[in-house]
Amino acid sequence: MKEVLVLTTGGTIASTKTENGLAPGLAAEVLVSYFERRPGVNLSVENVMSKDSTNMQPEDWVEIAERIQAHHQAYDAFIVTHGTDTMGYSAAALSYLLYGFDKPVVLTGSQVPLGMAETDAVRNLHDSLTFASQTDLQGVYLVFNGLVMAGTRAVKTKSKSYDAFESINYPYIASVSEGNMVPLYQPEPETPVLTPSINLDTKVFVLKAFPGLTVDIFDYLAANMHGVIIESFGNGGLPFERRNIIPGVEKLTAAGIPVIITTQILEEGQDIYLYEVGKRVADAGGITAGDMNTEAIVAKLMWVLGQTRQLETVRTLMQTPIAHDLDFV
Ligand SMILES: NC(=O)C[C@H](N)C(=O)O
Repeated sequence: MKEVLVLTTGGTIASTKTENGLAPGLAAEVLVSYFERRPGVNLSVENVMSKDSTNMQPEDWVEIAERIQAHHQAYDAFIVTHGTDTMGYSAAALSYLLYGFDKPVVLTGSQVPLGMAETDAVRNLHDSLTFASQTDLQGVYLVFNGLVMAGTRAVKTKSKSYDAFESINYPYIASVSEGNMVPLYQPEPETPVLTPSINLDTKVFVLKAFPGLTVDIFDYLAANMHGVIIESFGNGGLPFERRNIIPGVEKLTAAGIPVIITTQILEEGQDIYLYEVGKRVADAGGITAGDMNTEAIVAKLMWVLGQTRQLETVRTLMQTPIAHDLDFV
């Protein structure tokens, strides 16, 4: 018998209409009643929290991870029902917080609440159960609209459609439909580089570059943050003419604050040395994040900084593939 634990956290999947708009309110026992019973699978349910995922913050990721760890022995697989708006962040965060976890953890949610006509929730529940109970894989995955994605690679790319999530810069792990799973990609094995840790340092900031950005914001960042992520242009470039941003990167680096450089472009990652506008960023100390997505970088940087603030170690860890988050830097 496969023992599967469903942990509910809120989201549209558990939402009902209120006078203030949709809000999570469905009891965990009601939510779990929508799963179809499968021979050889025993479902249990626990409510962890009842939040629109917009209200989810790093402390919530830790709470979910601790709940899963507390039940590690008793269950073969875990399904976490979750709001979609920040599910990509939570999936990445759980991938790090549960580093080395030897059972599958599957996040899912929906675009339309359970119980409403046209809901995608029932399908996503069934598919997540199919994957959770049939896969031999370990670690964190996101199941949505018939596709299984690595937890560190799933990004919400649509606000309304059923196919709301895409696996960015990484193959889909499997497709799932009507109780059947078709494996599509076997993730390459990773050698563990760290001992598992559940500490997060939340003093992290994401700065999106735009034409007209001025460098003075870096004074605030240097005084208040332990790590900064810059969503640069294209292949990793930042302006060095007129409103020159390079001294900002130098200032943070000199203060021992890691500056992680990612790109605003969703697909194909970056190549920071390709252009002068990127090479100057790297020379100033910018740490390239290759083809990682921002959701994963935010969670990974908090997790890495929770273990060390030593700049060179942070650089090495950020550029080390963990939970399939990175193919190149
Ligand atoms: N589809 C959803 O779940 C959206 C909702 N606002 C949430 O993230 O909780």
